[in-house]
Amino acid sequence: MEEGPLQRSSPHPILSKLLQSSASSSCSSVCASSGESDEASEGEGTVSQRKTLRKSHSWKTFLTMMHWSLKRQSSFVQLAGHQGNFQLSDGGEVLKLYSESEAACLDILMTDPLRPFVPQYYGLISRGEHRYIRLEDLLCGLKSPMIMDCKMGVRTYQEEEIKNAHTGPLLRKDLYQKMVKVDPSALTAEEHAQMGVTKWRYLHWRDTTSSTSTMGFRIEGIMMEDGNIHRDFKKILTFTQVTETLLFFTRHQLNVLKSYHSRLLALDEALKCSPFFRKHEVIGSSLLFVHDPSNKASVWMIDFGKTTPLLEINELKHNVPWTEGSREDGYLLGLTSLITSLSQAISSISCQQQKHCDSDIETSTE
Ligand SMILES: O=P(O)(O)O[C@H]1[C@H](O)[C@@H](OP(=O)(O)O)[C@H](OP(=O)(O)O)[C@@H](OP(=O)(O)O)[C@H]1O
Ligand SMILES: Nc1ncnc2c1ncn2[C@@H]1O[C@H](COP(=O)(O)OP(=O)(O)O)[C@@H](O)[C@H]1O
Repeated sequence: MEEGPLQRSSPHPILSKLLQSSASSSCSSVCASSGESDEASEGEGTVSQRKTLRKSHSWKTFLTMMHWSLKRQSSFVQLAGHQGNFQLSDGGEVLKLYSESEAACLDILMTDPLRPFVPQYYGLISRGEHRYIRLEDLLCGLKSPMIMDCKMGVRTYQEEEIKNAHTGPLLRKDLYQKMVKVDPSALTAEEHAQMGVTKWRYLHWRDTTSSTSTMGFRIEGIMMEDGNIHRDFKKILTFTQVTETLLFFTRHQLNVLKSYHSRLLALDEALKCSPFFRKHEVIGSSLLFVHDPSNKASVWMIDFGKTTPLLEINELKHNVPWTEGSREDGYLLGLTSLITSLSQAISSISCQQQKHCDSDIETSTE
């Protein structure tokens, strides 16, 4: 299992090929070639016109392909989160809109045992009016990556959200509309009349209608190798459904499932000896699963925007149910559920393979 980026290429192989072919094609337009001897029989004007056309055509093709190639250097895609929060940057980085709490977490994480599980953090940068966090692009150099974002923990709201909901609550129409779109019957008559819900009400509803509350994580989205994005996992509630989704995401590939499984076991170990983890309430953070067609696979911890240090509580266990005021987040409950689901997926494939082997032996001995 790799702990660094899955695959890096600098310069991109397609780009270097293009540069080579461009160099050789400009050379052939100067050097004698069979093509040139044909042109020698035509009028000078026609020849130079053709040359110019061919040159401009090949430059157009070159630029189009280079643009395509550069775009392909990063397969960056935003599976979840706030649209417009990210910008692509040079040199295998992504820029995420600055948040003080996330930058503070990343600072600590760079010297914590969790560092191999977190994208590299390169500090801050300003672009126009905004400040950004410079992060390693986890998809840089990958061709056709498959990605899955799992939001971790038994709740995705901070405890202060409950207080906000009780004291001078802000009713949000956008969140009400998101609920109406999914299930209008989930709203009370009063909420329909107000056409608004508090953020806590919305997030709590999301958590209890998904696997978050019961399993300690939920699948936010999956991108397959063809670029198709699936986000219809929010109502998954059972281990069987999660296992089926993992089999779909990995296309039943045993080695990919095994790689993910061992990476999560390693993460579990690192979390247990991480001072950062002991001292922080981790809310709304995701595990980003990434593999590519060569079947290299890795998992990364991302999004520390709602991760906060403990002040009045000494440390968290992360593997016990949450009660208000405890600040427990259930992160380890989610990790255990994910590991169990991966084990189930691995067993089901091993079982199928064994059945195939047995039936092959039976056929050959008949
Ligand atoms: O995923 P859906 O169901 O659309 O709901 C989103 C997520 O819960 C966001 O959390 P995350 O960033 O962890 O994905 C949250 O942002 P916060 O991080 O601000 O809580 C959004 O709150 P608003 O941004 O307030 O709308 C909320 O609308
Ligand atoms: N370092 C990274 N490299 C590649 N993709 C990333 C990286 N960080 C985030 N992403 C992508 O962006 C999405 C949203 O990231 P996240 O940090 O959760 O944003 P938000 O704080 O807006 O919720 C993830 O689901 C993932 O697809």
